[in-house]
Amino acid sequence: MTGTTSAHADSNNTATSLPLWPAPYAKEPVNATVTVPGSKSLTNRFLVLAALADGPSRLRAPLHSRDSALMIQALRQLGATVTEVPGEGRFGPDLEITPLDPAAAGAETAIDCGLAGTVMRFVPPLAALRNGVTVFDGDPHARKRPMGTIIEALIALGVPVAADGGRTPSALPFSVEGTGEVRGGHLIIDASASSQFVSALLLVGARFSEGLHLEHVGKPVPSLDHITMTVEVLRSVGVMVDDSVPNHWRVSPGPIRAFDQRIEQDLSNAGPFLAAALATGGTVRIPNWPAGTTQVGDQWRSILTAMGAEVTFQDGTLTVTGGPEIMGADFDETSELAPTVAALCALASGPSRLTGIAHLRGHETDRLAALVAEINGLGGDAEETADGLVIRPAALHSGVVHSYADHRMATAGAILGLAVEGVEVEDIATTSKTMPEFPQMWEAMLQRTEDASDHDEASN
Ligand SMILES: O=C(O)C1=C[C@@H](OP(=O)(O)O)[C@@H](O)[C@H](O)C1
Ligand SMILES: C=C(OP(=O)(O)O)C(=O)O
Repeated sequence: MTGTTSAHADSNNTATSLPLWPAPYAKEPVNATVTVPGSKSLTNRFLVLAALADGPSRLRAPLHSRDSALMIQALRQLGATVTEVPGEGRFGPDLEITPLDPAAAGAETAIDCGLAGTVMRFVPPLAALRNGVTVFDGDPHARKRPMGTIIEALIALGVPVAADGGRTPSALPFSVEGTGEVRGGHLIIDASASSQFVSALLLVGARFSEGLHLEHVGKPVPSLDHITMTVEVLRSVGVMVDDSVPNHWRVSPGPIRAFDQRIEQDLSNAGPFLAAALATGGTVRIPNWPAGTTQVGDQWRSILTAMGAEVTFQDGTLTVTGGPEIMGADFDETSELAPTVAALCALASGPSRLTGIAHLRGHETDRLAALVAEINGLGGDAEETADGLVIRPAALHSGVVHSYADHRMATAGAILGLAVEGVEVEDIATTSKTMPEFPQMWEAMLQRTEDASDHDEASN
């Protein structure tokens, strides 16, 4: 980290100075083997389920990052016990969780959601099942993220949700008044702004006395892979879910079985490392790539192939080798992979179009606006469309990539910096949202290049 800083206005328009990280420029093709920390989406789903389970559970090789720490803290405040125990994961201890007791009366508590969508959407329905008042707030930008659907859903379920002065809120901050019991039944929501609204309600639905029949009405639900993940995770702990009718999910009431679960590595966070193979014309290997998974990051195999890489999967290792150039391509519904894809598109020799990602405007920042501003700030040619981006080839030059407190904007800047000399990424520490080890791992990936060594000492 240099002592350089960038003058910047945060989402409250307060002038701030954030450190600039000189993104390593790759003088030669990378040749590295990389293991990444556990999946954010799986870790935080299993943490919620452990808090509602019928006995103590264990998470093996979970993610340890800001988003998982915020979830753990929230569950502790609601009455669950979460204890770190030694494990075999290389990125931190395992977790043992003793569930919360909904009948126990709890004092009013204030939960910090940070900027974590999984905390701000998954925990309020859980608080509805607790006996007591829970207040929710988060980072300045968290107050701008879509929350209306989850608030309206809780109110429709008979759970009081209020903001200051007793008005009905449409965003953070707000309080949830739980009584320890929710009847459930048929609930209609509009989940077009985020799949997390569906996941949040499904995760707790089995603990509603009548279960839950959730119906979506409105524009299509985005990030459907994440709902499939929720359904599969629920089934793995004995919850019956019927998702046979599109836009309807039926969760039967019943216990959530305590579990001992190993968390897959985060395939979305594997993305920037795999992208490094294309950005430098080198090779990156990721061992322990799951043979079957519900993670959206499994799409890297087809995405990177379409961009001209050679992708092989053998003996559990995914190997990606970049070609002499990156090919532009069209991609629909890349969800949380989009910033990484966009960075590669900005380095491509042909045009690309990303569609089906309008809802990225409600992510950690307005990602469509941020990607256009930062790619064009380096001399690129990116344009926002109604539901995505068009990115055309252009010669890029040095400059600062602003990260907007968004971990995936910061890693997109790092990818650009591999191929463009003199890129500085503002606030690289924001990667701690899901991968605190990112800057060290990125530099280690390049050092291995210089050493011509491709060995990773340990695997997850
Ligand atoms: O449920 C989850 O774990 C997630 C769902 C998706 O949210 P959206 O549906 O809002 O895109 C994804 O982008 C986010 O990173 C994680
Ligand atoms: C959209 C994302 O996060 P969140 O879980 O905060 O919605 C993301 O990680 O890309």
